[in-house]
Amino acid sequence: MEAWEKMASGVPVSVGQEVEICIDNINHQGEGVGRYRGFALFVPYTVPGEKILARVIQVKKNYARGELVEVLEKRRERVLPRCHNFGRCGGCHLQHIDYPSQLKIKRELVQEALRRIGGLQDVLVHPVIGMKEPWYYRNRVQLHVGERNGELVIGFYAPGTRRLVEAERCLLFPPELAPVIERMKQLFQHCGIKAYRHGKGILRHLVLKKSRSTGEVMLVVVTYTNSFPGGEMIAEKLMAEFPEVVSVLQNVNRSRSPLVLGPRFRLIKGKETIREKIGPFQFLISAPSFFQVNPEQTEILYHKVVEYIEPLKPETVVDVYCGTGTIAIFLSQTARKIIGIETVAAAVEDARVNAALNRVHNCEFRVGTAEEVIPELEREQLELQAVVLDPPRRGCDRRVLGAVARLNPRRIIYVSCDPATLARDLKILQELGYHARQVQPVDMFPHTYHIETVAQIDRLK
Ligand SMILES: C[S@@+](CC[C@H](N)C(=O)[O-])C[C@H]1O[C@@H](n2cnc3c(N)ncnc32)[C@H](O)[C@@H]1O
Repeated sequence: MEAWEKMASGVPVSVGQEVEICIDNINHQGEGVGRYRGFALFVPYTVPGEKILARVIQVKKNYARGELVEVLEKRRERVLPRCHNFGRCGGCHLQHIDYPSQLKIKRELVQEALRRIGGLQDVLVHPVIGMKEPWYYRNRVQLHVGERNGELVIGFYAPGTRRLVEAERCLLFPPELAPVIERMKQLFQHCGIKAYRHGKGILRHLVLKKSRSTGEVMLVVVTYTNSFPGGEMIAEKLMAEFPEVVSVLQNVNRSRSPLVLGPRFRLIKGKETIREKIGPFQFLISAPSFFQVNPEQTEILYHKVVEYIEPLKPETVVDVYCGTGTIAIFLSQTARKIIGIETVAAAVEDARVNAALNRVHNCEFRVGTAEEVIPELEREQLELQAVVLDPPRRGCDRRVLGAVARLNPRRIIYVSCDPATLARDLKILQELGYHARQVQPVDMFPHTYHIETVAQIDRLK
């Protein structure tokens, strides 16, 4: 915004200006929110209650963004971030705030979304269930490959850029993966394999998955090209040097979209899957299928789903967006029959294998979108007591919510990783005769602004 436009519109700040503000709260992207002459200013890496000096870096019509210059009055919740890359890599947003305070902030974010977006004032939001040791919790890490001064760089993108920050000492993923990543880099360089850029080179990303319970590791090398010269030799060496690496795949991604994985996978060496244990159940994880990233908290999350459904003593439950069948299998001792719905065919294959692996015989899985399959259930005039919804971040399509309401379950359990889309969908469900009774947030993503929730929603009549 030009200076004259700013004057005309009454915006009281301009780019480069330094202003003193107090931070009132944290927004859904983990930034501190303060006001300068009534005008909202978002400043990352700040703490509610702090007085700070901020430099304005962007001005929009209704708000501005700033960077922290100095903390003028520090709060006791401020701690020294543990990671030397905090603030540079963009993966963590809240490491500068002590963990109990992060949990309080996340609860407030859920309450605020329900009030502001959902118009819901009376929903009970429980305190967030946090982790005892909130580090090294991720079982999946996604890295980008680039080059600097002719050398390969493997890491995360700095916030809002394509500048790579090396990932070797990330405190969120298992430390045992760091030497594997380093060795992959050496082997790629040794084979003359370059990062893909402007039609040259081949390497784009790496995806690593590690099972918490068995220690097994899967490596996925994402390339632009179909060919991956030296791929077999590299996989062989990695598996010989790191016995925990049991699966190496190539994924081809030629698209320009920000999605890391393309549609085609090729097994280079080892197994197609790794094995994970959550609670009493075992699950096979394949490369294309979704699996929750924090296994320790996933167990708590799934037990919550069971706890909310158990009192109904249900005959039939539908698990919509079922992925590899994890929630359905967790419900196998609670309901007589569970029907899972999932759009990714490979995930449904995994779900069937997982059910067999756990000797679970009362789960049926259907491939298709929720939009297509739920109307099928309507036509079958299925009597069911509960529906579980666990959609991606974008939430549920309005048609899905309408069709779920027509199935007329007594209770809907909504598992969400985005309080904003949860709140929007709860509002729609309210219009359809369903009211949210309680929401349990579970911290699956410590030190980031992300938060997972399980909501219990009951039919009003
Ligand atoms: C957040 S994951 C949940 C998976 C599973 N419940 C779990 O806990 O691992 C969402 C899942 O929904 C699937 N999905 C996305 N859009 C869908 C749609 N329109 N219909 C059915 N499934 C969909 C994705 O493939 C993914 O497996």
